[in-house]
Amino acid sequence: MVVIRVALDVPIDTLFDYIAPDAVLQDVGFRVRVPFGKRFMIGIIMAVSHDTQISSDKLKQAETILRDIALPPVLIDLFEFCSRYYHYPIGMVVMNGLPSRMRNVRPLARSSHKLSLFRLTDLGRTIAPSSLSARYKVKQRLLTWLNEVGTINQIEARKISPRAPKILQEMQTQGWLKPVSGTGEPPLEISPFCAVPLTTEQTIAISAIQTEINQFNTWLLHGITGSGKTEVYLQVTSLLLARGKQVLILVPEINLTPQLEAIFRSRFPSTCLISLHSKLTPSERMEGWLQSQRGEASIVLGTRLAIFTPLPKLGLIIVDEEHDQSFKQQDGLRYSARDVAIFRAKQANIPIILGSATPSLESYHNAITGRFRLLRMSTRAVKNAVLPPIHYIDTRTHPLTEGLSEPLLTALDNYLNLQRQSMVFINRRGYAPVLLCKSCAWLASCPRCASRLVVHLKQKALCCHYCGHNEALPLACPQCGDQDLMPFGHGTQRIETALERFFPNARILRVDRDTIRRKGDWQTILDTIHDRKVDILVGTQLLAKGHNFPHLSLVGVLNADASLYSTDFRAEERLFAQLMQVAGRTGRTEIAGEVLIQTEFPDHPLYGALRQHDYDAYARLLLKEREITLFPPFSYQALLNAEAPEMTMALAFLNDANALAKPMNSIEIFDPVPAQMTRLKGLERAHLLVQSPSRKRLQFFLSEWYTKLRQIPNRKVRWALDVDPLEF
Ligand SMILES: Nc1ncnc2c1ncn2[C@@H]1O[C@H](COP(=O)(O)OP(=O)(O)OP(=O)(O)O)[C@@H](O)[C@H]1O
Ligand SMILES: [Zn+2]
Repeated sequence: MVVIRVALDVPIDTLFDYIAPDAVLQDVGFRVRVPFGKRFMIGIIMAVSHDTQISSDKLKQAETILRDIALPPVLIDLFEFCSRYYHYPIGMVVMNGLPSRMRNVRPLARSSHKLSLFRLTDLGRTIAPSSLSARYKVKQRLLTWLNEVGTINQIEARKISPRAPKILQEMQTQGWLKPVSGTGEPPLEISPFCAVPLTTEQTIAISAIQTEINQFNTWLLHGITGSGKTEVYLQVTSLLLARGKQVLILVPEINLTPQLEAIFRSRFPSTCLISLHSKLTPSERMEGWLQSQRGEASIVLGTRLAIFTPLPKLGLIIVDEEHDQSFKQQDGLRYSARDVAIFRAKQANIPIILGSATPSLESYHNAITGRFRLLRMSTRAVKNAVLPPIHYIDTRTHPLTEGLSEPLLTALDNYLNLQRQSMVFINRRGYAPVLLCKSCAWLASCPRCASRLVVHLKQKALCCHYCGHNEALPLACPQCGDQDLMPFGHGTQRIETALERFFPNARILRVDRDTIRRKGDWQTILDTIHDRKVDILVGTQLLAKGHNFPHLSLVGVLNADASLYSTDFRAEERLFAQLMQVAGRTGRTEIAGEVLIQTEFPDHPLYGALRQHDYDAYARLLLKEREITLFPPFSYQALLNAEAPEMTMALAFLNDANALAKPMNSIEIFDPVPAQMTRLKGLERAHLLVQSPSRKRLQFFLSEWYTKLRQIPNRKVRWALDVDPLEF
């Protein structure tokens, strides 16, 4: 009897056995349609075997094996690793790591056709888009795209207009376009063309990686902001493209993809590049996945989910802004795409580059202890560009008007007169974080979460930033009826309003999650900034990461102190990184920049190190503290999270879990405690922390414990393990 073992998207940590008389060993990795309960499901064949533990009367027969596309064995290994390491059901790991279309029972007919990539012929290049009559708008836009980007495929064309793919064919008949083959032979333009000579530091970094290009190494590229890390990525990428390899590039935020995509596209115009992120439609994602799986896509750029893309010719992984928390998924499979990327590079025996101006303490520690290879770039790439001086405005002596101090307002005014760009950074969107009744001290709070509702004045609404709860702004206090309700504290909207009052002639642009809701918003904002159509930017951390704003001269920082005395042991690390990053947005060209930070604690060591731009000194200081307190990277942690309608239930579950834990050498188990965010979406939350100086010991402990946890009777408690947690 032939039995297949199938991964299914169900929250049970096992594979499911089915009889499949026609199955052969080569079917591993194929999709299969099987009965499950009263319905049919699509799963992946993980093994083919001749025996089973299931009694024959319970064993069902698989319906059809879909031998259209197979998961390669390395991808299956990767999924198995994730299931083991993060202690998460294998079927859910596999099925959620795949494009949703593959989970669909419908056949994949439409998506499996091949994408063609087009470029201009010599004739096509002679045609100016403006020379076409206005009737040919789509054609004009296609020509403009091709002139700027070099190549286009049908998916990209469809974004320009639904008619565009057809018009591409027309242009091909006219002799303006020719198809570029995406497979096989390496692309034509792989020469690492760079308009400017490389800096010495770039050259050193590139040649270090080049000498070991065919083997696994984790390179930590620690280059200050503006040191030209992107150029290093480009040069190393070109080395691998020349060898016919695929390159995977991970970025933390979907908003960072367009900028990087444009840079890579213009450097490698005839190379097939795809970007993968959560905003794609299911069929776009499927297309990209298939192009990668067939080896046609040479460069794959994406957010964390892209780490599960099949890449048969993978030669290099790049993780840009490796310190960023967004690489860690906070629900479902709680994986760190950066850590999984390192596993994947090791598995494929290829180099991986982790790039950052402010590496995570974990990576930094690995680099100084020799586990990672450290590459440093400590000067800015652009000639005469220097890191900006950082000054502090002591808010104890400089009172604030609407959150803004006199010296900051003066500086904004000066730069406005010089026609230079400024940015005011405040990491809180909305108008005000608190709505307070002056007479009875009532505070607007979320009915479902342990959080305050944020005032959004423009929408006349109160919003919870945790669960999305939304209600109308009350006209009077719901508790005492008094009409004197006061918004307390500052968010981006309020600062924007204040700046509009102070500088009525300035062009002010607010950038936060509320202003980039629609597709295309982000690109418009970037264009506005680059075209110098804005004088003062007001924004959150969205503006702080990874962007190159050549015209930005002044950065003002508000409200930074809030994280200085947080209970989260990573708060200082994050604040330091964030401020270094935001400061790093200025002075990126010959035009000097300047940073002004409003604070009540100008003498705090964090601010001292920041003024010196001394990442190393501060990182070492923080590492010393971590060593004394035995926090990561000097220990490894796992968090058992529990959520229930009542706190007592969550704690009771955790106490049971604690009782089931077998005491083990060098495993420390802490008492269950309520989570920092004690209530979320109507559920009370608590957790229990397990810690060990050895990752191996911790994993050993977790494997045993996890099996027992699954046997605790379910009492309305939802629980999950979070290995290497970042949120508490
Ligand atoms: N060799 C070079 N000579 C002159 N300019 C360069 C060179 N290499 C890169 N640049 C320019 O330096 C600027 C900063 O480079 P890049 O954006 O790669 O910085 P980065 O290291 O990624 O910084 P961040 O961490 O802030 O994102 C860019 O405008 C880039 O074009
Ligand atoms: Zn809420």
